Amino acid sequence: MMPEIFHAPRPPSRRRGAQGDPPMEQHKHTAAILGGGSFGTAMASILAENGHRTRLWVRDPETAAAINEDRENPRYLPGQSLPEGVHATESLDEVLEDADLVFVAVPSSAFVEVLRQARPKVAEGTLVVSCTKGIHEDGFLLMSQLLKREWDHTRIGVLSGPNLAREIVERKFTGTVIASPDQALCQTVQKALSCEYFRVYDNPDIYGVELGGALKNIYAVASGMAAAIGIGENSRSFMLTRALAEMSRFAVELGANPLTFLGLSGVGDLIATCSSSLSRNYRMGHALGSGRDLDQALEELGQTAEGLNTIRLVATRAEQLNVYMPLATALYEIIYQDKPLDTMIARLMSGEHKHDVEFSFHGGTA
Ligand SMILES: NC(=O)C1=CN([C@@H]2O[C@H](COP(=O)(O)OP(=O)(O)OC[C@H]3O[C@@H](n4cnc5c(N)ncnc54)[C@H](O)[C@@H]3O)[C@@H](O)[C@H]2O)C=CC1
Ligand SMILES: O=C(CO)COP(=O)(O)O
Repeated sequence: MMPEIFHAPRPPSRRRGAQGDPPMEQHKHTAAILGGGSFGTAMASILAENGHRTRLWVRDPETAAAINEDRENPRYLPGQSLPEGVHATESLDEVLEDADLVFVAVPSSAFVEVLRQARPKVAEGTLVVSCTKGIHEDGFLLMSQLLKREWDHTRIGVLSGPNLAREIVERKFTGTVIASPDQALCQTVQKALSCEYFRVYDNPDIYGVELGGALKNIYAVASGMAAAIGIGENSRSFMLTRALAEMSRFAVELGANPLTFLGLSGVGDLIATCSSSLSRNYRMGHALGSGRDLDQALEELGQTAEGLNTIRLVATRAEQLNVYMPLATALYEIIYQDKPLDTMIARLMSGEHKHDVEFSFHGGTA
């Protein structure tokens, strides 16, 4: 049993069959979570513990039954007991009925399809939060941009940060960011999600926060790969620091604020995802670095690893924009062009000499 100092105590509501008292002061929402994988389940867990009416949309009836009856999501979070208040269903109508707060937590590859399916059931002015950390193939669009296009009748925010799903359901102390230019939305989401183990910061730079979450997946793959080939701590710190430099450089070129990358959704998420085998992107990189091919690695993982697609899209975009991204470029070459693993080291150790730190709000460098 872990010492309680590292996580908040488990409330009575987590014990099977027992009812917990929700915190008294919060406004109670009717929350819908679209996507019953690891992260959707983690969000549902917090919302239900905070006393909100919480419905989780899952695709198959077996998962819904396991969540409702056994209080467990056996495929994505095995062994973790979920609060009584999480109600799972495969009916989109039921999940979205009267919902005033909607979280979208499906992989980026399914995002548009799910938005189109759900659109007629989402009321005007609903607060919608994307939890998805990916980039859409078509037009290099981020999820908030897809939401704006597909659900123009809603108010939009993005949640991103060092938020490994398993640690959230284990109630380990966690910080995150709600990003939106809509300050009232940020405040509402802060109140809805905050609890003794989950602290929510706000940031108006929705684009920067969202890009941080998507881009760090590239470096989590790189970090897993590097661990598999046995790089040392000097090399790992070197790689992560240069990763932060290149992701900020790229994001600033696209219009994000470089300071956002010093926050939880930038450096925070980079550290968490690049150092933990709980990260699916890290595990994917580790499998590739251990000699698996892409298909074998994907099959073994059995869950979403957004980084693979992001590497392809970002390497192509960086080339078009002439942004120097040696790590992303090397990963693209290794994964999609069959170049050897040491391409990553070779790219990092050669090429343009850069300043250690470059910051400019106007010149597009960081
Ligand atoms: N797991 C984590 O620790 C975190 C994940 N995220 C992000 O959340 C997003 C979702 O990731 P996870 O929940 O981890 O993925 P996952 O692989 O654990 O689960 C994906 C879920 O989406 C559902 N899904 C897939 N395609 C669908 C479709 N066409 N229609 C309806 N449902 C569909 C699956 O059935 C599954 O329930 C990703 O973009 C990820 O980067 C963000 C923060 C933390
Ligand atoms: O984004 C995450 C943690 O913040 C989860 O990362 P993975 O998708 O690599 O598991």
